Amino acid sequence: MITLEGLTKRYGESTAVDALDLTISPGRVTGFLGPNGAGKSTTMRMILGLDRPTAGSALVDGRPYAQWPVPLGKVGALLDAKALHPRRSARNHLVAMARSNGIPVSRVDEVLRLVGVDEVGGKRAGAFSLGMGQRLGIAGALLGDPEILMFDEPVNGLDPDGVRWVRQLMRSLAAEGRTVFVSSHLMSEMQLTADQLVVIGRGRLIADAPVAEVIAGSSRTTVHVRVPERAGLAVLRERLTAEAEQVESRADQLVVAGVPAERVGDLAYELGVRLHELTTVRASLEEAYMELTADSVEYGVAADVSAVA
Ligand SMILES: Nc1ncnc2c1ncn2[C@@H]1O[C@H](COP(=O)(O)OP(=O)(O)OP(=O)(O)O)[C@@H](O)[C@H]1O
Repeated sequence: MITLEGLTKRYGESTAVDALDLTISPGRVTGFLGPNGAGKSTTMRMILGLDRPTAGSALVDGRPYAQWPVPLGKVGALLDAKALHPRRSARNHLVAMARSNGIPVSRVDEVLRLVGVDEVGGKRAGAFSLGMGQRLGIAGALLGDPEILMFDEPVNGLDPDGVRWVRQLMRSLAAEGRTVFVSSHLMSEMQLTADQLVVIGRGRLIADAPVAEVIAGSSRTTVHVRVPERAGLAVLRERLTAEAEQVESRADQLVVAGVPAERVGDLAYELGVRLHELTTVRASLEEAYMELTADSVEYGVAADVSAVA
């Protein structure tokens, strides 16, 4: 478990991470989302003791990471896939990591096989492609068989097969009861991989909820209801307008925002209105995320490309 209490990091005048209170629990994949510059990497670096908090604390199972006798056996992390000695072979890079943590060298070949780079283990790590480098980084994170795993943008540069492999790996690590904390900008991928989502913007917590709850909270989730009789449509529309955020008519259909399908069905029943369709059309995680972070995007771009010309 990772516990953040009032975690804050300031760089001069600017606040990168702003009083974060958060618990990241075992047995599930927690996605860590936020616009560029939101403070995700800084938070992960503070958890690993690579950056010192200005205020507050980041604890790993109740202690600062550095106080664990075998750090790689507690937390395995991939923060920057390029952070390795470019002339060292992939295997030697892992052997050096293993030795510094008292991990048997036999484990190196095991993790190289696990991530699918065993055949090129003798190659210079600096000559690895972006995707192979990511796999090697993941191998490093798995080396100490840790209870907690943190990945900063792990699918960056991976081909579709690799992306799927990372998804399955994370799901299986969480199913084994481990804590998996992963940052990503790929919403469709996070929708498939994560159980829980933590969203931050400008260093502050915006949401900490199960994926389904984040999506359900979006105003883009609507209920489509098809009514064959005109009179029935009008009656239902009037009743729904009183409690919905929005009701839109489209021929024999109403599109309702802010009222769940169960409630729409109950109202239709009470009013004696016959229905031919009652469907919830869920927002995508991307839509929900865009809505949540609309006020926190620091590095926005012109929506109209022609405005740049
Ligand atoms: N060493 C540093 N010195 C000064 N400012 C820094 C430093 N490291 C990060 N920052 C600033 O802190 C803020 C948070 O950066 P951080 O890299 O943690 O964001 P992020 O959410 O990981 O972004 P991205 O999605 O772009 O990777 C940014 O405004 C960044 O410019």
